[in-house]
Formats: sequence, C-alpha cells, structure tokens
Amino acid sequence: MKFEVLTIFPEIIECYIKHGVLGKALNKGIVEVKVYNLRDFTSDKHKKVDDYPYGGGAGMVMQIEPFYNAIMHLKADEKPRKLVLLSPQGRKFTQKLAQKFMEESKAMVLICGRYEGIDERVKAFVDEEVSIGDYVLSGGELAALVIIDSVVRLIPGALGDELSAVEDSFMKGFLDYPHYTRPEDFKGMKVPEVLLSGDHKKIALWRKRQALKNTLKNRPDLLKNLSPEDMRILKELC
Ligand SMILES: N#Cc1ccccc1Cn1ccc2ccc(-c3cc(N)[nH]n3)cc21
Repeated sequence: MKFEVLTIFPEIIECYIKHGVLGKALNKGIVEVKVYNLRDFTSDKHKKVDDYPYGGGAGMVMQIEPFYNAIMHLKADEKPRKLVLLSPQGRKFTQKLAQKFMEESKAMVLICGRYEGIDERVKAFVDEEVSIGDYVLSGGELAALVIIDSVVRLIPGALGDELSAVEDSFMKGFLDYPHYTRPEDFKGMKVPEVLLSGDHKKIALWRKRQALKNTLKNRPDLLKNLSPEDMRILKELC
C-alpha cells in the first residue's frame, strides 16, 4: 500500500514513519510512504502557501494553488488513489473506516493543511474529508499519521499475529482487556491471580469480563450487537 502525504512540514511525517511497526512495514516493502512539500508546488519566489481570508477573520488560510498543483502532479501517472483531506469538520475516523481504507485503497493521498484551514475549493479534488476526533489540532499531519499507522497495522504481514488481536476486539465492539507483565509484585501491586493460573479458559473469561467492564465504564456507546454470551457477561456486571 502506498501513502502520499502533502504537507508544508514533511519532517513531521518522515521522522515518525522510521520507527516501530511502520518502520518495519516500510523495510518489508509492505508499505511505501512518499512525502511532498506543498511549498515545492508554489509559483512565487517566497514559496507562499497562505493568504488572508476573504470576508475577514483571524489567522491565515492556505491557498488552493499548491494543493491543486500537487494533486495534478500525482494524478499524472493516472494510477487510482483515494484522496483524503484531514480536517476537524470531516467524517469521523474509526477502526471500521481504517479497515475500509485498507481493503479498498491501493494508494491514499493524505492532504494536510495548517493555519486556520485551507481554501474550500480544494475539496472539489478530494474523495473524503476525515476527522480523527472532536478536537482541533494545529494541522493535518498528526491526523495523517494516525490514519497511516492504524491502516498499516491492518495490512496482512505488517504485524506479528500476537498484535492483530487488539484491533480484532475493537472491531467486535469493545475495548481491550488489561495487560500485565513482570514483575509479578511491584511495590505490593500484584498481577491478578487468574493470569498466573495457566487456566486458559478462565483467563479468556476474565479478559472478556474486564474488556466489557472497561467498555461499560469508558465507552458504553461501543456496546452494540453483542453476542448472547457477551450480553450475559455484561448483565452480570450491571
Ligand atoms: N482546519 C482547521 C483549523 C481550524 C481552526 C483552527 C485551527 C485549525 C488547524 N488545522 C489546519 C489544518 C488542519 C487539518 C486538520 C485538523 C484537525 C483534524 C482533527 N481531527 N482535528 N484537527 C486541524 C487543522
């Protein structure tokens, strides 16, 4: 899968993608990430990318021309790609949307604005406008990295099998169970006995109960379409 990122801060993307799961996926050739500096698609000597907003108001707005020139440059190879604009006003990004992007797109262009946003006319050239949450970031780069990271984790072969279960539980509609590792006793804080029992059936049930308990407490909105067994466990918790 190929990600092409348009930004005025390429170093934000380049620094992050070298590490962790993404770094390994890049080295395995499972993923390719190309970053383009929007300033390279300007036509003035100052490489200007922003201007004052029509109608007045605080701050600056990013001009359409660098985005248009960059998008046309990418489209010149006539290969299919999904163009995604990051914005606080976009469609909410979820694990389900990450799965959809992974399944449907061989290549994604992640378009990152800065300042107070970008000229509305850029949206005529994109397929999706996506928000990663109900808060305002300083620009689209962190949102782009969230999307890249979560989509790459879903690509077969990108993770070791032991990690893929985390996304799976989220996809099933509840949060993850608690995790513990050595030491067994840290300043009197002990690992739950059941996890030391070696009884895999008991451990699985404990983990399911904990996951449902956490979900009921922090994200009750996720508790939809539960299996009859999960519903039974949930009722015991209430
Ligand atoms: N737009 C806007 C805006 C509006 C007012 C003040 C500051 C900004 C900053 N900004 C500029 C580009 C841009 C891109 C994405 C986000 C973004 C995404 C999520 N989920 N939160 N924030 C923010 C972005």
